[in-house]
Amino acid sequence: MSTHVVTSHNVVGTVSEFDTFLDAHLEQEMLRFTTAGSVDDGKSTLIGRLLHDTKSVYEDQLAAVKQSRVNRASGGHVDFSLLTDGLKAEREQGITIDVAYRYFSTSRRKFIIADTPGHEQYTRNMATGASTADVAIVLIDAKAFLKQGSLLPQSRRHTYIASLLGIPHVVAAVNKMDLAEYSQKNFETIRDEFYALAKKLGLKSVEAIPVSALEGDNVVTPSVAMPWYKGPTLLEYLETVPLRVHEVAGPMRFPVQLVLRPDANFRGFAGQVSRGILRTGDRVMALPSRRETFVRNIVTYDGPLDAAAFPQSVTVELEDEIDLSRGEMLVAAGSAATHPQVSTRFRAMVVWMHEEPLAVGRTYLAKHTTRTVRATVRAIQYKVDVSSLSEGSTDSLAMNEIGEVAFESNLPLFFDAYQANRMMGSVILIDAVTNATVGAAMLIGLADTSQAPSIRIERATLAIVSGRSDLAARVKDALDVRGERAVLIDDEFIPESSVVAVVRALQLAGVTAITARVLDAETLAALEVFAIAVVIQADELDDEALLASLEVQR
Ligand SMILES: Nc1nc2c(ncn2[C@@H]2O[C@H](COP(=O)(O)OP(=O)(O)OP(=O)(O)O)[C@@H](O)[C@H]2O)c(=O)[nH]1
Repeated sequence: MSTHVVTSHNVVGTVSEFDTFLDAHLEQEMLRFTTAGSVDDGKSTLIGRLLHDTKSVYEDQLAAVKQSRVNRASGGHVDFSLLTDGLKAEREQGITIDVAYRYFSTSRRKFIIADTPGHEQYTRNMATGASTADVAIVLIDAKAFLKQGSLLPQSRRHTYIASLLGIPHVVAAVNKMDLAEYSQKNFETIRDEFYALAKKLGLKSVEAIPVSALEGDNVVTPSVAMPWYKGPTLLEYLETVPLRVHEVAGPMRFPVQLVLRPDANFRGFAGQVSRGILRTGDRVMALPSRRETFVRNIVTYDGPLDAAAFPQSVTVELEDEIDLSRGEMLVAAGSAATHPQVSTRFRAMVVWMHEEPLAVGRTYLAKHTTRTVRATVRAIQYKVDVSSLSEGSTDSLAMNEIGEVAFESNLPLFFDAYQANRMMGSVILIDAVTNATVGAAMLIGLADTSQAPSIRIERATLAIVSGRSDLAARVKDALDVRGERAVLIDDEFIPESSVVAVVRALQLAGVTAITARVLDAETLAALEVFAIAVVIQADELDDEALLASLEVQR
C-alpha cells in the first residue's frame, strides 16, 4: 500500500468541471498523461490499480466494485478495470466529450489522465485526448509479446502517434509480467525492441517499466517478485518526470471565439490566448483583414488585467473599431516572419479514425481553433507503414492509418505548424453530414510545391533546426563532413532563455550551435544570428540531397 498522501479525490469530469479544476489548480504542479493500449492489454486494470493504490478511489466506490463483481477470469482478484467502467458508459452515451478526464493526486503532484478506450477507436482518443499530454503510457502485454515474438502493430502505432503528437515523454508499461515469469530476460527483450523503435522515431525521453497491473507490481509499490528491477515504479516515474515548459514563448495568437456587445459603448472579443502573451497597449493585427490597432483593455470576470498568457481565456477591447468575428484572429503585429501562415492550401499529418476511408477529392469540415472551414483532400503524399516506418503511396487512408495529406479549403486558415505550437497547429476533421469526428490532423505547412525542399546555411554560425532532433543530427553530420566545428544542443528541457544564452556563448566561441528547438522569429531576432539554417520539408530529402543543399558561404 502506498504512503502517498491523497489531497484530492478522483472525479469523472465533464469539460467544464475539468476547466474549473484546471483553473483552481493552475498554480500547482500538474502532470497530464494518457494511456494507450490494445484491447485487453490491461489499461483499465492499470488505471484502476493506480487510483486504488494511491488511495484515490472513494472507499464506497471500491466496496461496490468488490461486492458486486469479482472478476472470475482474474482468479478472484478485484477487477480494477471496473473502476473505470463508469467512464466508459459515459463515453458510450457519447454526449458531451470525446475523452473523459480523471484526476488524482499524491503529495508530490497532481495528475490528469486523458482516459481512452482500448477498442478500435483507440487512435481517435489518443489523437484528440493526448495532444496536451506530458507523458504517454504505452501498454505492452508481455504475454502477447512473447507469443508473437515482437511488438504488436498497435503498440508501434501508439508509439508512432505519441511521437507525431510531440508528447515529450513516452513510457512503456510492460504489463502482465506475472504471466511472463517475472523474468528479467523477457522484460529486457521487450524493452530493447521498444527502445529501438523509440530511437527510430527520434523520441528523446523514453522509459520501460515491468509491471503487473493485476498484482500491483511496480505500479505504486515496488515489486517483490522482480527484485532485479532497480528503476522507478510507474507512479515514481510520473511523479518525477520533468514537466513541459509551457508554450508561452512565441508571437501572440488570439482566436476570437465570441464578439460581446452588451451595449453601444462596449465591444469585446472573447477567446483564449493560444500562444504567447497579450498585453494592454500591444499593437495587434486582425486576420484576415490585416488591419492593425492597439489593445485598450483586457477584461476578465475578476477585473481588468495588464497581460494574459497562454492558456488564459479573456475578453479584449481594442482601440479602434475593427471588424472581427468568430473564427478570425488577433495576432502580434510586427514583422511578417512572426505572423501565422494564412492559406487555403495546407499540408498535415492525418490520423484517420473512421470506417469510411479518407479519399482524394472528398471534402470534410476542418475545425481549427475557433474556425471551421470546408477542406477538400487534394493529394495524399504518402501513408506510413507503422511496422517498417516506411512511406508508401496511396490514394486513401483507412481507419487508423496515418499519412501526409494536402488540403484545399474554402476559407483560409491562420495557423502555425504543429511542431511550433500545438494549439495553432491542430485540426479536427469532421464529417459534414454525420458530424462525427473522422480524423485528427497536425499541420505541417503550406501545400505549395513551389517551396522547394532546402537547407541553406549562409554562414555556418548557427543552425536552428525545426523541432526534429533527427534532422538536427543530420545537419550536424553534414557540417562535420565539411569540417565545421558544430555542436548539437538537445535543449528539450532547457528554458528558452537559457537556450539563447548557450547558443550565444557558442557563437562567440566561433562554434556552430545546432538546436533541436523551434525558436520563434522574435527570439531569432534577439539572437542577431549571422545565419540561420531553415529546414523546409527536409524529411523529403535523402542524405545526398541534404548535403548538396547545404550551402555554406563564407
Ligand atoms: N495476469 C494478469 N492479467 C491482467 C493484468 N492486467 C490486466 N489483466 C487482465 O487482462 C484482462 C484485460 O484487462 P483490462 O484492464 O480490461 O484491459 P484493457 O486494455 O483496459 O481493455 P479494454 O477494457 O477492452 O480497453 C482482464 O481480464 C484483466 O484482469 C496483469 O498484470 N496480469
